Amino acid sequence: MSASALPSPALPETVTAARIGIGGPVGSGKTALIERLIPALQARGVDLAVVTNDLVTKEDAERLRRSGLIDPARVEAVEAGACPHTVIREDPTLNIAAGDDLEAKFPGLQLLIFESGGDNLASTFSLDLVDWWIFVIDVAGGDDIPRKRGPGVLRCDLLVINKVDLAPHVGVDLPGMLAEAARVRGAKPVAATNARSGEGVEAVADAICRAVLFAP
Ligand SMILES: Nc1nc2c(ncn2[C@@H]2O[C@H](COP(=O)(O)OP(=O)(O)OP(=O)(O)O)[C@@H](O)[C@H]2O)c(=O)[nH]1
Repeated sequence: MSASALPSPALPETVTAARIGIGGPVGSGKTALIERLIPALQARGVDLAVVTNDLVTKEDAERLRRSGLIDPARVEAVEAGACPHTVIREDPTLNIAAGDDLEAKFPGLQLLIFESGGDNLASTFSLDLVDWWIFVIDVAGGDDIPRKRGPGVLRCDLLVINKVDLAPHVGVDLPGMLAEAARVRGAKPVAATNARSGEGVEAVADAICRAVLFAP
């Protein structure tokens, strides 16, 4: 039989959701950013769910479930029990299973966000788990953070520098920090946000939609 006579393969019944990671050091504002991204993405018509990773609690998941921003059933928690990077990089089985569970519960899901619990500048996501990932640092950590060239800062698809409102209070030269981040990352993008006010969050939502949902 010639190749053209072969029956065409059946299309899958469901298209799987895009999976993105949001990682970064403790307290940099990952959950606060997600709290801002949820309504920004929902306003763009994105059907989404979230998996959180904490060391030994489900605190971030509980916070999102209580937020009123998202159906609590759309938030699942993974308790890492060790440095969170172990379950987002070395063995992401628990996270993959949590994502699969949400996809089974919510047919039509377009986007799964995996928040990594706080970790150091070396944390990265396995590409078996996510298609694209954000690393969140904040100005209060100091303007030398990009210069330290941590793998998270260098390898993420989008670097977010959060808490820009605090720059004048902690003696950080924000334009200098952004320039340094752009320099160490080469062509890869950098965004500046204030997750408390929402400043800069629309640009992050746009970047997610362009990168993994193929929005124009
Ligand atoms: N001023 C200011 N505070 C912020 C901003 N983003 C987050 N915060 C505050 O920073 C603290 C930590 O924010 P979280 O969102 O809990 O940080 P996280 O990265 O999720 O923390 P872990 O999950 O513990 O790693 C909270 O008190 C937030 O209110 C910001 O842009 N500006």
